[in-house]
Amino acid sequence: MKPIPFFKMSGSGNDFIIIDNRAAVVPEDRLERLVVGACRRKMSVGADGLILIEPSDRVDFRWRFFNADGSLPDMCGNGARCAARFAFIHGIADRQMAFDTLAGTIEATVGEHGVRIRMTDPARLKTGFPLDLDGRTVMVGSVNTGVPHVVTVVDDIEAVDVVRTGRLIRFHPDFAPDGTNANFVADGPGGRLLIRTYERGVEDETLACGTGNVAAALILAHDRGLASPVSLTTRSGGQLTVHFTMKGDRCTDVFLEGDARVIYRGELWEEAWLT
Ligand SMILES: N[C@H](CCC[C@H](N)C(=O)O)C(=O)O
Repeated sequence: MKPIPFFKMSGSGNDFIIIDNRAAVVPEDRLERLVVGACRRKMSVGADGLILIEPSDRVDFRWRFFNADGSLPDMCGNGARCAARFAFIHGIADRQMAFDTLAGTIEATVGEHGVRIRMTDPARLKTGFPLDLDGRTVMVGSVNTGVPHVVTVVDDIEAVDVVRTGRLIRFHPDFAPDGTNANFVADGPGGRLLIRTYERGVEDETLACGTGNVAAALILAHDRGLASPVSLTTRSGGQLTVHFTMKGDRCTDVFLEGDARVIYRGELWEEAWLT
């Protein structure tokens, strides 16, 4: 099988393998093996997710987004910024574009120093309810920003055991069967929020989670009456900005702004994912 060209890209430290699959270069019958194999750290390229760019007769392109474990979530905010810049670099779309995801159509604007995407309208925003975590009651909020998120506010972001507590939330029976992502937020300098995220489908802490940053911004804006935009600093030190209109529990015109960096361009050889 011919090696498959790809870009390795990063949105605030959330990293992705992106493949132009408009000519169907990826073997459909071994797709999950390719995703899981290529996303393995150390043994292969390593990534939090893999994105296939595919043709569309409606919008500039459609995508398939895979978590590192091969699961197929509806949306990925950091991945969407990277996919948009990938499409612009490859002449698949102009700076202003639209592409289809399982969560709906995403509009994107590729700037000189970052990408701005219009998120799908958030759903089921709920704040200030208790969650029993191993006998400990924690107050949380939840919202679907393309994928499900739970957000809890902590005093010290460094002190959080993101994997242990994140897993308790991720697999909590209240969010079965699909589970949820778990975000921990604290106040940072200059009115910024500090955020750490345990990501479903990566099953670990990631250095940033775009939809999680949006979830945290909306839940804290709702609880604290914060005005748009809300700025957040991710675990990598990356900066994300969330713009929104909020009326009661209804949020519209939600935009996520941040970086979309090309790390390198490569070729994926079969031995890098078949083993
Ligand atoms: N792992 C998430 C999808 C990717 C979300 C994240 N990488 C983002 O930037 O939004 C899930 O299965 O719900």
